[in-house]
Amino acid sequence: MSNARVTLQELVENGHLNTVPDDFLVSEEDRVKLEDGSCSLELPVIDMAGIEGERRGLVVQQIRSACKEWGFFQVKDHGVPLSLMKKMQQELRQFFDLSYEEKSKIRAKTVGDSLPDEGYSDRMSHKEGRSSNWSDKLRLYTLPVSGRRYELWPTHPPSFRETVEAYAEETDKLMRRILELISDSLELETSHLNDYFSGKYQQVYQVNYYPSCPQPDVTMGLRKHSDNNVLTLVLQDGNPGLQVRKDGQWITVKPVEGWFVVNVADQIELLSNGRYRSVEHRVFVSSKPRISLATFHAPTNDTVVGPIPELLGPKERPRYKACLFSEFKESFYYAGWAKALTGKGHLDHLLVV
Ligand SMILES: O=C(O)CCC(=O)C(=O)O
Ligand SMILES: [Fe+2]
Repeated sequence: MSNARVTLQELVENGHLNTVPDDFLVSEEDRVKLEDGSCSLELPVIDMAGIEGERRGLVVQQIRSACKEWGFFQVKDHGVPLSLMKKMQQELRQFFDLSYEEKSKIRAKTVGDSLPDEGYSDRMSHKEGRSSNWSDKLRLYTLPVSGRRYELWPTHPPSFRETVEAYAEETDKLMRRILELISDSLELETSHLNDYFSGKYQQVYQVNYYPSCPQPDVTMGLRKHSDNNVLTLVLQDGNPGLQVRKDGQWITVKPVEGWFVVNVADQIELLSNGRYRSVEHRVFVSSKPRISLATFHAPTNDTVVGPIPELLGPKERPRYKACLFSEFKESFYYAGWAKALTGKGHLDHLLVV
């Protein structure tokens, strides 16, 4: 689309898109069907209250089964204050309600063929043969603090920066606690996974804005994919959209105020030698706009990622080759995300056959 210099939200709100343009169409088999999400299965819910005490054993068991069976779960009583979660959501709504001109002050620049990495941008293809997702995004590098580019952070509402800083700190603590539980569930030392990453993570804060859609059944907010990082924490608004693949069926994740969705991402699959799988998920759209905030907890680029030696032995050979996280990301983007999300194809070349 040559007029793709404005975001999708702007095109929709100005009445320029009454049908879904070709770039956004998904194949028949990737469309949301009525029966998807109608199944009564629900994601496991893990109550994190009291995990330093008597409940730990039970919670570790629940985490093990959630990671094995689903690769996804929801957490409640996780320690991040509800007031902060609500403030974050409210300020994000305020940001997306600003005029296009105001939001564009932090518009990300497209570099060559690549979709922009940081700042406010659309997800429309600027190149022949590539597909678009029915969403815009705001992406910021929030941790480590030294990697922040404040010039790309919204300045409206005025408290936004302070709220993101508090949110980054709280969610980082939560992810580390979840990684301790996952280490326990793999029968490793509690600190094993955090030590593996030398206690250093990159946190990426990604807001997905899914504008109202005139034909929700022919497109996708985000096509099916797995996340390339370690763990992802999703804060949803009240509108459903996220679907998780479970035994070949697509299950819709019910939004519940105060809960987070946690998903096991590719690095846990690699490190656990495939015991835990990073699971495909996707997002459908509707006539109502939706906002989600995905916080990605990722290794630093120079981390070698591959099966943890302590999990291997004469009976268990490595199923994946090790590589640098920076190389992993390159193949991830090469395999698909930037063109059209294509599920998990990017992991295939690391498989030891
Ligand atoms: O919008 C959502 O609920 C999920 C977003 C997601 O999968 C992602 O940002 O990778
Ligand atoms: Fe995702």
